Amino acid sequence: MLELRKMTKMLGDKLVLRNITLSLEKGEILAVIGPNGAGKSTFFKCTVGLLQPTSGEILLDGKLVKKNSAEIKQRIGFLGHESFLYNNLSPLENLKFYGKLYKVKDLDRKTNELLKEVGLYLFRDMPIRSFSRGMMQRLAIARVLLPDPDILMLDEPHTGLDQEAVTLLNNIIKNKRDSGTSILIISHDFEQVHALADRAAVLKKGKIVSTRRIREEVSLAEMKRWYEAEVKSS
Ligand SMILES: Nc1ncnc2c1ncn2[C@@H]1O[C@H](COP(=O)(O)OP(=O)(O)OP(=O)(O)O)[C@@H](O)[C@H]1O
Repeated sequence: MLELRKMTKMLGDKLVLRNITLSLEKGEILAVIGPNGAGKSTFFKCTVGLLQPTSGEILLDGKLVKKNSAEIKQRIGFLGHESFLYNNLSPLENLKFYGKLYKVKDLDRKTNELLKEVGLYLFRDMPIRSFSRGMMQRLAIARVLLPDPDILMLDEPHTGLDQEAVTLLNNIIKNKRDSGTSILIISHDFEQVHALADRAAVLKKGKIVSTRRIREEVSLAEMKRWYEAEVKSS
């Protein structure tokens, strides 16, 4: 569904991404894991269109994605380190603002449903400036889900979430996957990667050095051993 071919990115005089070729299938959860400085955030930004790759191609359903393509922006919902939320607005107002921007149909019903799903319905009319980090993250997740993207890209989505919210997010992610959404997660959190991913890819020094099927067949300890071996090998 989403295919990256030989994607490279130079930042300053540093080659941060080296020839990344990777595909995300329909209804698959793919996790990209790697040590600090491996290039994960840069990879994420290039794939969602926040940064322009220096070279390489991105294909959506076999079609080449052009620079600043509206299609990729519509079809990919991404959750990065910035929440893109307005502090002086309430959860309801934030979602309505984005809903109008994305031309979401049946917006009232959808916003209420999503606020219930992420556990913020009782707080729907409070300005979010007093919200905790976890509450902000819950709302950021609702914002990403609002236009029903068929590809979700999540950069460290579990950051700041308490155990209840982690379970809630994981259930949302699995339900989306089961209904055909393709999901790419960047994470340091092995437990969550193990709980969620169908496949994991190790990014090291800007290169994908290994990919492996994870779901069910592989234990958490085995996954960690594989990762450590890949990261240590030169
Ligand atoms: N604007 C920039 N100019 C030059 N080098 C940069 C720039 N931004 C990032 N880098 C370098 O690119 C490399 C990859 O950075 P990136 O933030 O993508 O890694 P990461 O895997 O997300 O790291 P972390 O796990 O610590 O968040 C790092 O070596 C970093 O120093």
